[in-house]
Amino acid sequence: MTAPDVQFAKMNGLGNEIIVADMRGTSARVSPAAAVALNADPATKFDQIMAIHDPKTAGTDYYVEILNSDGSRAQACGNGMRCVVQALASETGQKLFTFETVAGILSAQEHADGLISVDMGVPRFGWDDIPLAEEFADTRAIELQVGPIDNPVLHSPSAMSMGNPHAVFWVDRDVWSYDLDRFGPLLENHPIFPEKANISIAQVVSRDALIMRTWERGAGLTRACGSAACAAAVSAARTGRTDRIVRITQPGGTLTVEWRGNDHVVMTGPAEWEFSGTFDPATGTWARETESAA
Ligand SMILES: N[C@H](CCC[C@H](N)C(=O)O)C(=O)O
Repeated sequence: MTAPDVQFAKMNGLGNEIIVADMRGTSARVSPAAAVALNADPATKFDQIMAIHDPKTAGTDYYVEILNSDGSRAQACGNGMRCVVQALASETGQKLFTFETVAGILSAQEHADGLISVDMGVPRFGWDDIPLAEEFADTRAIELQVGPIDNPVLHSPSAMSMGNPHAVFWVDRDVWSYDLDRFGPLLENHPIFPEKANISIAQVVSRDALIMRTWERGAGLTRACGSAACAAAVSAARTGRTDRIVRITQPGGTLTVEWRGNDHVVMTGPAEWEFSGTFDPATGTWARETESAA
């Protein structure tokens, strides 16, 4: 017997293309094959699927699984979490949520102005937590570069984890002047990153603002990346480039990230609903929900 079709909402978080899949009440999981098939259709092309499952742990509202568009599973997705909060808040009226993911417990809130804050947890800096393939005593700047040895285009990125691995390269020129589409996949798959990595380039413009672009692990160039925004803000503060509340401007728009005194990283920004439908979580076959009769 095939799994019944499930509801989904096509949404975005600052242009980061998200599918929120309602897997509550079923033991089925969204398969990597379904993710690849949905991404192959221009109408449902996405960066991440956020699959909402029944809770696994007392005290949590839901368990959330994250799949990239290549079918790989991810441990964190900030923009996707904001979309999950907006979808659930509009359905239930609930405004405060506690989620469990493979990386841990996250809390989130939809504010009266519609913006959503997600506590993305604590950053990890240890080389083996990120993880990196070899020991680095100081992950604020690791030995990795792009371009000629004597005149690298990019070098000495800050490495860390927000549950998922990130490398942030610091630049002093317009972030659009770098061929991120060319060297992103090389760095994503570099042997220094045994679990691959999300690759960002960031230009600090003041003590409380930076501009960045990201090549995402398992998804490629995206218009925004929430966990990368958290990684860039924490890394900028950690290297003395900014204070601990930073406005992050990405191609899709601006997020605010605060690295709090309790070490938690809180990201605040919008989410947007586009359309709804149903899909088969095993195959990715889908149908748009007909607009409800007026
Ligand atoms: N590509 C990421 C997951 C999604 C991150 C991004 N979309 C976000 O908003 O955090 C990874 O494999 O770690």
